[in-house]
Amino acid sequence: MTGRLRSRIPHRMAVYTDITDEELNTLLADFDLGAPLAFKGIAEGVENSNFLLETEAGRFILTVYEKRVREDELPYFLGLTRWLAQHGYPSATPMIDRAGEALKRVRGKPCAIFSFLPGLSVRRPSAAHCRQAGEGLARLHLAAEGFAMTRANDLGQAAWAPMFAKLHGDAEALKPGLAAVIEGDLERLAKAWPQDLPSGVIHADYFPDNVFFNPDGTFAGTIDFYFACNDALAYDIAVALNAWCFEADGSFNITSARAMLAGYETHRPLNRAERDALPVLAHGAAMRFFLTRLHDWGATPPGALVRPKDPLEYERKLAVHRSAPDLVLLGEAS
Ligand SMILES: Nc1ncnc2c1ncn2[C@@H]1O[C@H](COP(=O)(O)OP(=O)(O)O)[C@@H](O)[C@H]1O
Ligand SMILES: N[C@@H](CCOP(=O)(O)O)C(=O)O
Repeated sequence: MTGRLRSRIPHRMAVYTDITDEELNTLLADFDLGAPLAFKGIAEGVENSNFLLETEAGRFILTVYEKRVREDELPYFLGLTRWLAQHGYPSATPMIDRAGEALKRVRGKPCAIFSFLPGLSVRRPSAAHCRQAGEGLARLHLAAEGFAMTRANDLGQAAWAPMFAKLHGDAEALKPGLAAVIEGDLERLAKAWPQDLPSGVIHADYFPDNVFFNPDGTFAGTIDFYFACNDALAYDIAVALNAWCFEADGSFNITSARAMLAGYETHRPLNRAERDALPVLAHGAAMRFFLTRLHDWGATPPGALVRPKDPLEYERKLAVHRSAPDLVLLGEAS
């Protein structure tokens, strides 16, 4: 674990795979990226192991795929990010080796080397950040047009009821009486879920930690496409409204939400049906993240390397959408 290239990896972080200098050199020998100069684990992230890699050719991110990302889906994710880069969208692009391969293996696990995307994510986004993020999301939807591969949304509306069927006990442990409330939401969502909205490639996890900004506050780019799939484009906006526009006290920031929509519509105006569907889409998007968080919360043993994300945060967002659906009928964007 010690080596010329390695910084000390701090305790409690999402780097599950250790890589020796020799393994790194073997991997890099297939690429034209020069010799490694520095290599260290990155603390953020919960799905994969990420390493900051500096070589004679510049800065890169080595991502080693852990068991949560299905290996047979990696060509879709890698193909999509290459497509986006080729169509002018700022995202991390996988490097290809001399044989034209992006998907490689290290220590028996699949991996890929990505271009380093400059910029920083923000923890407490302002309305101005939301506007920029909205622009970035519409640009993503447009840049992905024409990408030929498809992937169904395996965490879409049809998956929620079967998923929750196994989580009643966890819901009750979180908050007594919650299981019946969630069942009520699921029924309501199943009845009201829109079927014919414009669809295409969606990011499906467009959260503040996956969006980078330049120092002047403008949108810099997007990472982490491992939930990307084909679904209603407006559903992606709904995911983002939930993730970006709630305050720490649980209130919905309508100014930020309108700013996000206005940013989005500078590139891709919504049609009437998409706008009208935003309340139900936002309710459903809150359900999706509540369910995966509830699942992870129940499945994570105490003292695990990665602390699960709080399902109660999304239980509160569900309650907001349940009791005030008109909130997300955002009116005309400012
Ligand atoms: N291409 C990239 N350029 C710059 N930083 C990156 C890049 N990819 C990942 N990172 C960094 O690694 C962290 C974790 O990456 P992410 O893909 O979100 O992992 P996970 O899927 O495990 O959550 C990000 O928060 C970011 O700091
Ligand atoms: N955004 C999801 C969790 C996925 O984590 P990421 O680090 O891969 O973006 C949530 O908040 O539940």
